Amino acid sequence: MSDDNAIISIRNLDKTYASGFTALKNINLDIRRGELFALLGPNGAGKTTLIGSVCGIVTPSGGRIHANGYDVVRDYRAARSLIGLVPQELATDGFESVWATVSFSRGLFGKPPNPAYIEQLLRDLSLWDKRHARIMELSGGMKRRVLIAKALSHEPEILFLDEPTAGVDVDLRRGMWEMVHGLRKRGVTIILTTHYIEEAEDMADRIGVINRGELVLVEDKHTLMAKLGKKQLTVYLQDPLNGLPAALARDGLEVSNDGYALTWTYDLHREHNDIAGLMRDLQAQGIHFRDLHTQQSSLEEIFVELVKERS
Ligand SMILES: Nc1ncnc2c1ncn2[C@@H]1O[C@H](COP(=O)(O)OP(=O)(O)OP(=O)(O)O)[C@@H](O)[C@H]1O
Repeated sequence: MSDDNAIISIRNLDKTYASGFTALKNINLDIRRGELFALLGPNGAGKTTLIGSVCGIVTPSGGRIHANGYDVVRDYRAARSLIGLVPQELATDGFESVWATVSFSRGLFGKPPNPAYIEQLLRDLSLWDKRHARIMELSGGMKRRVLIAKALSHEPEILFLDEPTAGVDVDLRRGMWEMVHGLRKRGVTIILTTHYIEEAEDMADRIGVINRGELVLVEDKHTLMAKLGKKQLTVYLQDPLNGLPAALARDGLEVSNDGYALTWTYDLHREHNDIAGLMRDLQAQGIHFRDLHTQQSSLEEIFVELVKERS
């Protein structure tokens, strides 16, 4: 199925490494122009291999990838110039200054120098004061920001962020997400992998889940949470129950061990979550409650269930 609005289209992508290990199996995916797509998966699932394939770092064993119509293998330069990649690891010359490294990156993509743009980029990333510092003199968080500056140096339309906030402190994380929001507003398409699933829950338009080299799910975030999410209602009782009265019995309703709470777990997309009905039945049974609490499953819980089911 192809999406007319796709900026990246991946068809039947396979990757088997020289070791014989198959890291990607028949991946089909369209990334929509301007969206923020979060790619989730456990360690070793194939996220970095997938990103590397789109960016021309990993050579696919089979299948096709297009970025804005350019085949990423045959039209490598044209495709790559559209893409910024923030990798997990810093592999840059530690002796170079921040300014030189970032300006050089821009040149690598054949873009004419634009000192005003580089200055703004370094200012946005709070690196301006460090522009003359050598990379090796920077803190880990600053080095990360240099990676982002390099990835954005040639004004790409597509940005891949591979675990951008792993091992990064809270302030820097917040700063990074502000920057990501700013890029999105300017129409940059963003593909992100993260182990902090709450970040994907906050920011992503769509979620893809990859497990053991297979793309097991691609879904609009809200649809996913409504489809697979569960809601739990807890009713705290004034007096304990000795087991669940037959008149209250319904799917997913349980009494706590101490008898002081009833918990009702139901799927968000089902119709049977008739809370008013439960309240009426409680009243009819003369059961009084002192408090109510509802909780909805997070994307993290949904993700853990998904990956558990399939492994
Ligand atoms: N060059 C390589 N040769 C052989 N196997 C590799 C190579 N690179 C990666 N792999 C294997 O491919 C699988 C997918 O790795 P990949 O780095 O894509 O996973 P990931 O989802 O990004 O993991 P993480 O979340 O840990 O970064 C892993 O089992 C890994 O060991």
